[in-house]
Amino acid sequence: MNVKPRVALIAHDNTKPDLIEWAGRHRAELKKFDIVSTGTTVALLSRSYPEFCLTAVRSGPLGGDQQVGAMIANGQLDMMIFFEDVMTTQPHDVDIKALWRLAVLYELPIASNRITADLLMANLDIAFTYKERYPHPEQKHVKYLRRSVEPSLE
Ligand SMILES: O=C(CO)COP(=O)(O)O
Repeated sequence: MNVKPRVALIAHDNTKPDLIEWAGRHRAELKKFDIVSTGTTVALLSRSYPEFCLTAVRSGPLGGDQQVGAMIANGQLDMMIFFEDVMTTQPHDVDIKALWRLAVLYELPIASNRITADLLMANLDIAFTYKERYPHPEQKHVKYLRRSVEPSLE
């Protein structure tokens, strides 16, 4: 885990009110986190909760989801709360899918709505042990990494 646990807080436009409401209820706890957030979400968070320790990445459609994905692959993220708008087509749908894929692959504690985010916050002792509990993908997928890729000379 990072020195301060690092959580990504992300929301699409229609779900930003949910995230702001949720973050308000967990305000005291979230002050103990390093919060990474995408461009527009981070602006709203800093306006609503100036006491939060916030790091901005780019807006989602401009690469922010991929920046958060890179943090997951680099072991720099401990948890992700991402309220996706499942009623609206997003221009960067592939980036969103890629981010979720890495979060699942790396067994990151993730929540996609308020109730599961509440459950994560109520169980941080469990949420933060995922790196000790489960093998890193490079160990889990060792067969894949050792597959033969020698070109055939035929
Ligand atoms: O699009 C997003 C996540 O996929 C969020 O980006 P913004 O926070 O910039 O709206």
